[in-house]
Amino acid sequence: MTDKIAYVAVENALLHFDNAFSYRIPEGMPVQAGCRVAMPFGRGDSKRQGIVLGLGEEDADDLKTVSELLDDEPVLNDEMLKMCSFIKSHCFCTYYDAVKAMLPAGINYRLSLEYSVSADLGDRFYDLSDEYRRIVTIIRSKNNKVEKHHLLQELGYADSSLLDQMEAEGILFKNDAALRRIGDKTIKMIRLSDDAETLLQGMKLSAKQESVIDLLSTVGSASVKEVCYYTGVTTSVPDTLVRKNIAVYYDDEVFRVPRSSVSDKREITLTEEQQKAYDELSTLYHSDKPEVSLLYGITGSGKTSVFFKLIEQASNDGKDVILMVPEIALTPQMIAMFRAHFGDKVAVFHSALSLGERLDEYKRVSRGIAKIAVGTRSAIFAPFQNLGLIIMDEEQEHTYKSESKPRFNTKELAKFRCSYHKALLLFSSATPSVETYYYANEGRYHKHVLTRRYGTATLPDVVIADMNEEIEVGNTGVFSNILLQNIEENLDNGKQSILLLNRRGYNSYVTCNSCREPLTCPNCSISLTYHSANNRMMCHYCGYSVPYRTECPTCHSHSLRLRGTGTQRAEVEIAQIFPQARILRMDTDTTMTRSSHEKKLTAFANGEYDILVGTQMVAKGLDFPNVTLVGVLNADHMLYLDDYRSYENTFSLLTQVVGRSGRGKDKGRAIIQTYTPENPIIALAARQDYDAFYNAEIGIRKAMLYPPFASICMVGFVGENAKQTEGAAFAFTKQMTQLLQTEFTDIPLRVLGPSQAAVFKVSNKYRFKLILKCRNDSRFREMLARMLVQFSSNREFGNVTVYADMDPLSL
Ligand SMILES: Nc1ncnc2c1ncn2[C@@H]1O[C@H](COP(=O)(O)OP(=O)(O)OP(=O)(O)O)[C@@H](O)[C@H]1O
Ligand SMILES: [Zn+2]
Repeated sequence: MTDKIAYVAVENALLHFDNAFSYRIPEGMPVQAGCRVAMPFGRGDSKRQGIVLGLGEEDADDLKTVSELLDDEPVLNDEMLKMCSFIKSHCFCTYYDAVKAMLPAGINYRLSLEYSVSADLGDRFYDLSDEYRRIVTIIRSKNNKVEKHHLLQELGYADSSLLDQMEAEGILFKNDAALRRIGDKTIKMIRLSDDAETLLQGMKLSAKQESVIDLLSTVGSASVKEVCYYTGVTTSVPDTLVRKNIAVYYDDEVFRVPRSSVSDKREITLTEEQQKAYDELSTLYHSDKPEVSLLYGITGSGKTSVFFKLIEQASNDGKDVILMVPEIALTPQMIAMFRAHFGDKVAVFHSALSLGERLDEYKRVSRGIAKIAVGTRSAIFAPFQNLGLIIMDEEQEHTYKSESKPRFNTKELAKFRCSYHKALLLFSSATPSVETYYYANEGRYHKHVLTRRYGTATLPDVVIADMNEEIEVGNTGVFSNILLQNIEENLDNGKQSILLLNRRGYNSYVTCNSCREPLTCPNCSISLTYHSANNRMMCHYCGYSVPYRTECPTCHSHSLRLRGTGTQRAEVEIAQIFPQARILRMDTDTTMTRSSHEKKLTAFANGEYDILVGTQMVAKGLDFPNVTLVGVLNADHMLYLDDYRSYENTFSLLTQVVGRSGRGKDKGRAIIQTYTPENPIIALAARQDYDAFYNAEIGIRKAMLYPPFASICMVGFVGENAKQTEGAAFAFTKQMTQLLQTEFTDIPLRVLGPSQAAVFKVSNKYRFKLILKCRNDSRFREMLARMLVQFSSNREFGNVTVYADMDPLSL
């Protein structure tokens, strides 16, 4: 006899047992592919959640049975299920890792749905049927809150249809309790409770608790992250205060994406050049083949206008659109424009949304109310059915690559979705990644070019300031004389300036003048940075911090000295030189609360500040017509990293930041300060000559066998014991070599390492890496997946985590 079978992937699987497991479906249970189910798993038959990958029929005599159907409708459709397998095979993760990335976090915790009795049931209770009264009584006897799974068990029900019926009749309430409990990405705020003063009388407090209470009494409220930053405590201290009712947690005001009230409803008339690009793209969009295009246009050429028109077109055709941006907080202007034109058809996805909001936006998309998804990485999973167009703005940005499990590359997923829907994929940039530009030149992608700035604007004039010459004339400060002159001129003329310094904190490092040792983090092999805002020395990797002192921990002489410059120091120094200037600093230390980016950028746009100092977050995408000066305080910082992409990243950053200048009617200038003015990358960026940069770079890539001529795969090994971790790395390499010499002799591969990772120790864990220059095809992935599965079941290295990262951000 044959039975109905569900092929199920389980939650919390390890790589070596992550398969589609067969389960019998009980008679009458309406299980569909893409639904989640609960079922017994493993030797102990503990209950697990799983997702149904597919259905079938076979003899089910020795199969276990699905115990509960968790979704009435599939949460993943056919395309998403296919994408799930795609992610598993391309990112070397489990099915559920992929499922979790695809679904909004809120949806993932439906298992702990709670039921309670409606407060205004009142006398209606006596009119209920016996069974209804029994249910109400049980729930009331348990504090009026019972988890769904327990309730069903107690009642002896197979599914929740009766409970849902009662909910529909207003007798019961269904509560996503877990939704609120999880709150991972929401910004947790803290303030003193109303009873704090009374409670604190006579209470003994630790020094750490006292410093937190001091801070809160002064500032009223702060994000927990800020509290930890300023007082140097871990989150356990605020936790304790909250437990003692001295303080309370609450969620920060919801990040509000500007609504249609913003009057940015300009009509756009494309220029001739923009129109040509648009026409070409429109033709591709209308073909019913999947296509990939690159819109390559200099900074300020109006790429946004071109793709705005395309989106308008798709929207008129009733097609769905995904517009990906590298960072949502830096694009308030663009989102305002989309809201103004498309109203509620726009859904916004980004990590600062609360879980509830994310779920709402997800539902608006899956129900077909929203047709345009704008957002960061997670927007690629917007559950559209009729996708016509995906756009990736600033396609070279690193934020499109996920750095945690699953380590997917949004570009690959965008290609997957566009080929599924026969849609157009459009990459847009003034400084495309070398790979993308190569494919566009080779004809693998289409290419559309904008060569001029919009209106009368032209590219800014760029001056390279040689900081060695400054030292020769006795200027040892952060600012060259020419930059100071230009800032002063801008202040006099009421023009705005942007200063880029790619290092946050006050200084870049602390060393001892006596023994010459730099001060490093005890948990990480990285030097500490002094922060003036909290007078502490901090680790930017693990968050460790100590109060600033002058005594060297190695030789105990009082000779610690601060060296180098970070954004905090630049802000202080510029304020000393120009006391009248209104200065805004933006880096991850100043913008920890959710809405602050947006508020600050709006204030800057409104002319409330003269100078914006910041890290790379001020370098890209911003469009302020009154900015006529850009200063790069130290261009050398990124150039000499040991990474094949450091030239590309430096060129891109410099060209982009220079491109913020002179976008309005006044001519712009930019000054790049460097100690190595002879470096060709700096000269090329000064000329904003992407093509020349590309021609030089592609030669190097070819000679060195780097992307696009090979793919890079990094196998990472992380463990608490350095020796054991190293052992695992070597054992892995040895086993892989054997596999390559026997079964996979056809694979072209170059193996580098294993060796220590660039930052060897992070949070007390040691890291090794193995670099594979490979061809990323199914054969290679089969080999690597086999290795990872084999290793995941290897007890000897049970304490070492092994993972593979395709196209890693840095080596
Ligand atoms: N056709 C148009 N009509 C009206 N304004 C336009 C048009 N094209 C561009 N602009 C304006 O020109 C400015 C620059 O355009 P936009 O920000 O789209 O450039 P971009 O190509 O995205 O530049 P970047 O790569 O530097 O971010 C904006 O203020 C934009 O509103
Ligand atoms: Zn650290």
